[in-house]
Amino acid sequence: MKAGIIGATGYGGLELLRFLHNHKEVEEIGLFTSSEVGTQFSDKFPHLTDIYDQPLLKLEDDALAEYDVVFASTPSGVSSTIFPSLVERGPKLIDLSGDFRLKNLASYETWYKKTPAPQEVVERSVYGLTEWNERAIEKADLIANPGCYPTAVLLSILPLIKNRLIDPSFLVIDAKSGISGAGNKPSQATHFSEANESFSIYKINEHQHIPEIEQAISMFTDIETTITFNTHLVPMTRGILATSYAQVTDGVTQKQLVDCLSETYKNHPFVRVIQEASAVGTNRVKGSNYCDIYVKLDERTNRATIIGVIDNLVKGAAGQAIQNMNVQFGLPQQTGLQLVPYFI
Ligand SMILES: NC(=O)C1=CN([C@@H]2O[C@H](COP(=O)(O)OP(=O)(O)OC[C@H]3O[C@@H](n4cnc5c(N)ncnc54)[C@H](OP(=O)(O)O)[C@@H]3O)[C@@H](O)[C@H]2O)C=CC1
Ligand SMILES: CC(=O)N[C@@H](CCC(=O)OP(=O)(O)O)C(=O)O
Repeated sequence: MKAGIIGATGYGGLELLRFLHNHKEVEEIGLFTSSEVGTQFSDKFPHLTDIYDQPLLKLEDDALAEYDVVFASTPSGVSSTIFPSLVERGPKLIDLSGDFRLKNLASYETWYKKTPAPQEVVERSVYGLTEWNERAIEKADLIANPGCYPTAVLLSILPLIKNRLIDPSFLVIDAKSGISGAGNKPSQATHFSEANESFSIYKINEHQHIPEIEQAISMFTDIETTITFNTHLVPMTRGILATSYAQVTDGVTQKQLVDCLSETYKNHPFVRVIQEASAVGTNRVKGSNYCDIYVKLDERTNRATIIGVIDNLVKGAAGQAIQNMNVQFGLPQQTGLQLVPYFI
């Protein structure tokens, strides 16, 4: 299989390369750039010396059309201009940005402040939350890979909403991310001396993942709701820990909450239901495609604390994208993704 990566020089692109390199069905990887055509990849990234000495390729439809699968790991507003002309030309397309996730184009414009992709292309895209949309992903030629925060949040709360164990009308979600979530372009907020030894909140009540989470709750549970969702920057490189708080349906027990999660994911290799709070943490999933989830009922308030933990660059981006590629090509989901977490 031949795989092309648009945005190969970015953090998501580098992570795609790391996993595709170990994928037994992928024999060729094309690395595309918009800004550094001809630069030898290993000159830019010396850790890849003797491994990827090939030159970066120019972004052209005819060149991209030669691949079996093309990933776009580019800022929002880019794949919406590249994928529409490729969608009929053969390669399976997987977008890691938000350009094809929101079915309502006005909503995309409001939250991303960019021009949306053409309606007909957005309509044929399939939301790639693998554990919840496998049948549609199998047939999809264009995947909208979920956002990093939505992946951690949705995998942990969807089973409890769908089974009516929690009240979806008042969901409060508090999420924290490592700095690689912001990509490889430095900004004031990600400057070492300002991010290190600090913990800050950003995009208060304005995060672009709010409509994505609300849309997915509706898509997978048929329940319309609005959420309160906020995001924080943590001085670490990788990882997301998302904590959701919800009122539990009267009479529901801790055992029912845990059983619901365990039953939902019993055949899904990358979601682990964690039993001990002390085992919940970003270093337990770092570098791997796992999403760890944990739930604890507070019997005093009858509220549940529900936690989802991922590596933003893996299950939140490149890993889930390759998991979706595996489903599209009829391969076992774990192919190329069986790396254990770094832990330290
Ligand atoms: N970082 C994360 O944890 C996650 C990121 N995402 C999303 O995935 C996408 C990629 O993220 P990330 O890798 O962090 O971003 P980066 O900023 O690290 O990299 C993006 C890459 O896109 C390329 N690019 C920039 N502008 C253009 C353009 N106009 N045309 C073509 N290519 C362009 C650049 O490469 P070059 O200059 O070589 O073309 C750049 O290296 C984003 O949409 C992000 O929101 C999703 C989930 C998690
Ligand atoms: C830490 C950090 O800045 N994270 C980014 C995640 C961006 C992302 O993955 O969002 P889209 O794919 O929807 O563009 C953010 O919160 O915007």
